[in-house]
Amino acid sequence: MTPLALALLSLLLLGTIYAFFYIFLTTKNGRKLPPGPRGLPIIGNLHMLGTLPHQSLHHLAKKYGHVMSIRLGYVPAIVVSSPQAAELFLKTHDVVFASRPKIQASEYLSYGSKGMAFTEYGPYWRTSRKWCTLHLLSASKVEQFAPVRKAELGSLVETLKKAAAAGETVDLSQKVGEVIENIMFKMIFGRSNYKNGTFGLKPVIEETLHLVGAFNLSDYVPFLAPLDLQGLTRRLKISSKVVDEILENIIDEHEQHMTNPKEQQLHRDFVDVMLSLLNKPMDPHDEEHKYIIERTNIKAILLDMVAAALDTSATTVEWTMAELLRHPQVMFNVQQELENVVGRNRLVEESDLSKLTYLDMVIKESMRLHPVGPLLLPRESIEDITIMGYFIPKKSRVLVNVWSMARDPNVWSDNAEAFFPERFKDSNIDFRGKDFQLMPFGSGRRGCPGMQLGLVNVRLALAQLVHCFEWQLPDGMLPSGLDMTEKFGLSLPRANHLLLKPNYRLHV
Ligand code: HEM
Repeated sequence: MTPLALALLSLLLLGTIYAFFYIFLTTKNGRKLPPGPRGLPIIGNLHMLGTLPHQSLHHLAKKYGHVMSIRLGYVPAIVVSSPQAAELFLKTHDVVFASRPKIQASEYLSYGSKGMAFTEYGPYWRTSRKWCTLHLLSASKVEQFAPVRKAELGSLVETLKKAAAAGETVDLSQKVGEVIENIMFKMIFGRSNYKNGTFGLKPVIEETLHLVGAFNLSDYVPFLAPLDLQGLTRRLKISSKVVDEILENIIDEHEQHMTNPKEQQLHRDFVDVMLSLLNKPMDPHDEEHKYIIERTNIKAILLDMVAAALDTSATTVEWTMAELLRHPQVMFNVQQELENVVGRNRLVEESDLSKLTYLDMVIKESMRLHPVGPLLLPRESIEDITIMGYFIPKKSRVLVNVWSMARDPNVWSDNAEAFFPERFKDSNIDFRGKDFQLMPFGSGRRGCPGMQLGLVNVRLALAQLVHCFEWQLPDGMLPSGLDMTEKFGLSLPRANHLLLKPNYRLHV
């Protein structure tokens, strides 16, 4: 056979496979799948995602609709891009979509999905979530750590004051990242000074988040997994080993120093709280004890907490500051509110936060346009279901594009893309998961359990930064010149750090 004939035959073969997959994609057993773009053989639509998948999916949804079918390698996926559809997936049929897909990253980093965030729907997830919500993330636990937030933010203000006096430009992204890290490490591990070599969890966490957020070919085209074409498996193995060593050291240290648990009742960090469960005498009727009984469970849950807490709050503060810099009138309004509620003779206290209603509108608007999880965390359907006349097969991946919904003029009117906090004036729209047009914390059973904690971190940090300082862009840069490029991962931070000049404005 000539080379030309061979090439033609291969093309024919590929075309047949492609046609087969296309028919397979658009109908299944005669049932209609949601519309979507044609994919390529084997990789499906993976090549269409680009470096900012939420944006690519936003553009595709304009053409194919707010319930769109794509194929990520061999995995069928549904992209939901309207509040009406989101309500059907996350509320009406919440249980069907309450699972998470098994991905390679969580297998390595969550000790075979023994954490909470990436664990499949079932009794283990239910129990660990209930336990964490009650013992680690409850309102009273968040409240107990108010002195830590006050001390850490107080020390940030002092550092920034010095920079202001010296006329320096500061890397605000880095400073905010550090302060949230210190607050959360104290809450989770009991201390923040694990830095400088002995601890070093932050860089590993950054790598972890990147690996979890990456579209890993091995998850979608399993037969390519052994080739590790993107090098992600190798990095996952290294990361999980480093993380494990660090967590083992921390737990050992806590075990050695655990005194009478009653003495520490008030300020027990997460490790202590979890170890006390491990050390409880076995009770066969105790559900929690039945499931969370091993050190690996504790390590996996701790890692979930660290990964979920650090970038989320810091990224929200960073984006909000950037928007305030780009909108001087909004910055002025926030400062006026702080002037009225707090004055200039003292620092903001946590008890002031409930009176800062304009600041709340600003945060809502910032989380609307810059959701930390633009596609939430991926869900997976646990059974076949028909929604809006479309067949959604079991084990479909569901991506809810909240980033796209924020830019939909049908939802937010013609100024959808503008930063305009006043849109929430006299409006009942809340962002806690009940209103499907605005859900930066997700919704339903898998919605964020750390919302209260995340919000208090964000509110207090922002109030402190805006109350204490005037902020200027360096080198005469104009507000409109501020770069707002995003970087996609598990969270959606700014691509470039925010560099600003502070000027202290209080009388204390
Ligand atoms: C501004 C701060 C935060 C934002 C914007 C945020 C956002 C989110 C989002 C979008 C999800 C996925 C929800 C879904 O699939 O419907 C999520 C899940 C989760 N978040 Fe948060 N989060 C924040 C802070 C925190 C904090 C401080 C913690 C804990 C220390 C936390 C722990 C978790 C956990 C454990 C899950 C997984 C829940 C599950 O799968 O059952 N989050 N978060």
